[in-house]
Amino acid sequence: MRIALIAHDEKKAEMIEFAKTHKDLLAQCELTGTGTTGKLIKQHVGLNVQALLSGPIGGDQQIGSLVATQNLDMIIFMRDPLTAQAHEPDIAALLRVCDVHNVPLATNRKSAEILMAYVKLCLEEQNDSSNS
Ligand SMILES: O=C(CO)COP(=O)(O)O
Repeated sequence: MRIALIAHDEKKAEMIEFAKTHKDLLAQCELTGTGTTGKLIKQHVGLNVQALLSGPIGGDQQIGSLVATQNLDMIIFMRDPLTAQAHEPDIAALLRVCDVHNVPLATNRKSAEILMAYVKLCLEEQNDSSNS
């Protein structure tokens, strides 16, 4: 399972806490993320995350490109809905490309939890079929 992790500044602490909670599952996935989010998760959680560019300088667009080329299975994006972002057009483009390609996208903690339940199921199925 290839997952991108993204968090706006006001949501970074929540993302780190989320990644700690789901560390065992996330460790079985191929993780990528925007620059600062990716680095913080590596540093504070110890997960192996491929950190792309920071969001405001093109990171969201890089993630969008992975979606468009079918190289990503889902995105967990802890978005800050209360702060204006300089790169709002990039964020809108990322959300749009997920809809274009039908890629699951969680933009808040509860949706992220639901996606992790799905990840757990998929990994269990994968492990069952490789054991039989
Ligand atoms: O701005 C972001 C997403 O729009 C996140 O970028 P960083 O992870 O580099 O802070």
